[in-house]
Amino acid sequence: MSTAIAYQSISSFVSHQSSTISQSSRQPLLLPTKGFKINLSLSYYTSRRKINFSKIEAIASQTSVPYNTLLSPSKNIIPDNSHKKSNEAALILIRHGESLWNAKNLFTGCVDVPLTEKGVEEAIEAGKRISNIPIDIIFTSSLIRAQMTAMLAMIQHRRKKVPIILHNESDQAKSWSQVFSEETKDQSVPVIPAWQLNERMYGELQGLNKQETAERYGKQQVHEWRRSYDIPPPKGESLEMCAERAVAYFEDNIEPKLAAGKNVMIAAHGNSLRSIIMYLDKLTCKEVISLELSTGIPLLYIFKDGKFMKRGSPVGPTEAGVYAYTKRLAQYRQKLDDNSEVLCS
Ligand SMILES: O=C(O)[C@@H](CO)OP(=O)(O)O
Repeated sequence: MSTAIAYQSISSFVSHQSSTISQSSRQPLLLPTKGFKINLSLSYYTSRRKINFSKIEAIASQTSVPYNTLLSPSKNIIPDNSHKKSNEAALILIRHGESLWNAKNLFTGCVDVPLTEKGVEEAIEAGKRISNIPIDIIFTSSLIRAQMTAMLAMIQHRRKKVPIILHNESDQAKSWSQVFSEETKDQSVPVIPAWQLNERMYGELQGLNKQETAERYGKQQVHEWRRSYDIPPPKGESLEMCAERAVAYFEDNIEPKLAAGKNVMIAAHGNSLRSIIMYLDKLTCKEVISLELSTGIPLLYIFKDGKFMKRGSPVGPTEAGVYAYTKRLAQYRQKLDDNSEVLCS
């Protein structure tokens, strides 16, 4: 998928949900792939990975995204171009903090609901946990609960760079949001919203209470709708269908950044992240059923030599284990410590 196509449906910061859903449902990628069944899923992912890694370089050199022109490499105390020679990068995944509909136990899907006060606190706490880990680019869904989470988390980061949302709007709107100071650009982190990272579309369950739905249709049925791999809820997306867009977006737009040494944070949703984790960890359709993600808990992966290494969830910014993962993370943190007065002022 080209960058242009990937971005074609990105709506504005507060997106109009109805348009997000109709755009999603128009995408051919959302249609279930014939023959992509339970017993084939692993080879599907394996083959996607093979294809993908062989084309990473090509994609990386072809991909031209707005932030490359908007935000130039840093010339700061911690040079962001230090990663250029490295074949290693950090990948942080965060499910958004608690939303108002999580709190009410309602099926949310693609409905654009903001965070609760608890969700805001969870996002801040998540930010503290990853505050010593480098972040060069942020990808979020187009939904405000993920974007709020990314922003609140970034405010805690010790590097104190400013996250800037890059809207995919008209050329005029783009030109109106240009930044004219190189120094300011250097102190910014691009934030790319992508509808492909949205929560799975929950169809006719959206807005219904989960408990009441289980009482009406039976626990087993509702569990299948919520956690099975290929059974969609009524008029909604199965995890398989969600993976078709989320994993494709990850492969086409995020992996090339990691391969180029950029440290990436993704703020998204329970199911779009489950599908991406299924891909990263090569989980089978059975294994993914029991994969549950808590709100506001960051997960760290190291991308090295074309492989993803799961590093769990940093429990705190000073957790020694996190910085033992790789020499580069330890060095980054050391630089933050050395420059803390300058960076944190
Ligand atoms: O309602 C939803 O959109 C999701 C995430 O909150 O629910 P589930 O736990 O069923 O994946």
